Amino acid sequence: MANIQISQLSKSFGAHRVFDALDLEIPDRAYVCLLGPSGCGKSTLMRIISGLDSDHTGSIRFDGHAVESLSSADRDIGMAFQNYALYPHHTVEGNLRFPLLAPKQKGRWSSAEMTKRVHETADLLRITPLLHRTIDQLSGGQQQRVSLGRALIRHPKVLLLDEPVTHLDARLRFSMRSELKQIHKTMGTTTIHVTHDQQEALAMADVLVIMRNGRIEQSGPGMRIYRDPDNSFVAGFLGDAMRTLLTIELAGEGRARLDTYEFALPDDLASLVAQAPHREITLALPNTSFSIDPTGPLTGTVVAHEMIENTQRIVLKVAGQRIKLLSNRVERVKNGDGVRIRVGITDGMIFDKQSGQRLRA
Ligand SMILES: Nc1ncnc2c1ncn2[C@@H]1O[C@H](COP(=O)(O)OP(=O)(O)OP(=O)(O)O)[C@@H](O)[C@H]1O
Repeated sequence: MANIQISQLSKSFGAHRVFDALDLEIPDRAYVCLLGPSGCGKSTLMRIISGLDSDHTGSIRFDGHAVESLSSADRDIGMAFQNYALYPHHTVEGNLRFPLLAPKQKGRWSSAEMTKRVHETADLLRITPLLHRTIDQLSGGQQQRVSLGRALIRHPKVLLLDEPVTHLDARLRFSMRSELKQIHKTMGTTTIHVTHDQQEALAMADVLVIMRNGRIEQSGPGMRIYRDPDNSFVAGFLGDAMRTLLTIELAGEGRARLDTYEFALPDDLASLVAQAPHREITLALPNTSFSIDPTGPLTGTVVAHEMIENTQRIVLKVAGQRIKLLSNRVERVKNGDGVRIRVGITDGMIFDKQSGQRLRA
């Protein structure tokens, strides 16, 4: 197992700079999720760690040893990327055995040891009954497990998983996630898992790394980041389903304005706005802060609505901004309806609008 240290990493594709002096440390045995919007550099970072990309500057160390001069095969890593890359006409057993037969591995395992590894790995992933089937006779979920088995069979120091469960249906995705966590618990391999799914990252990561435009916006335990985001991007991206971010204007003396509605900020926020560098701030509120009320001070238009179990989710447009209301009470609304909205400002967080930085006590 290994800790991974990335220092001063820079990488460009032509004139497009993806990373500029990026630093990241991944602790030994951690399960790390890289989370960020499309194009932020997640897959490029995985390719660099794996050794598939060598056209960059900076240093990559596994347990303090520089690996830049090592090829992928010599880095002691297992990789499972989203297109599986299995041999479709070979059996599951043949695909699992393949990494043990690589030229660099010659003489490392006897035939009996290889067979033992294949069976241990198949047991771990619960694919033993499939060993003699060819890949093209398997479901997507089974193929994904074989792909994972192939990544694990050499007991690598580091496991790199790029969107490993993205293409599975919801039920399989859920069970594969817990299998992955169980395997990680059993083997303790330092694992880096790329995803753009917030719920998946929160459910799986010991360490969550949130990226945007080739930079790390925040890293640490997922729930801690969720509750205590450093900036408005992280607050919005990680809390998309649960939080609304609104631009409001400060009106002096602890008061603020949203459209025509002027209101007093609660004491905890009022004391913070004194240090706000600009008049515009971003206020983040739980989606449960909003309710439809004929006497409410704000006017909005229903843009979308749905029921999720016993909860109603209504998206409203208010003065060009979106409010995502969550309610246990079922409101009879349809798209395009004009409604009045009440806001309860509790558990709010505020951010400077321009820099996005959190204003803290
Ligand atoms: N081979 C390439 N040539 C040119 N630009 C590339 C190449 N590969 C990636 N890029 C660019 O580098 C940036 C980072 O891409 P990358 O694939 O790492 O993002 P990502 O976060 O993995 O995105 P996604 O979630 O969509 O897979 C993007 O702007 C992308 O367009």
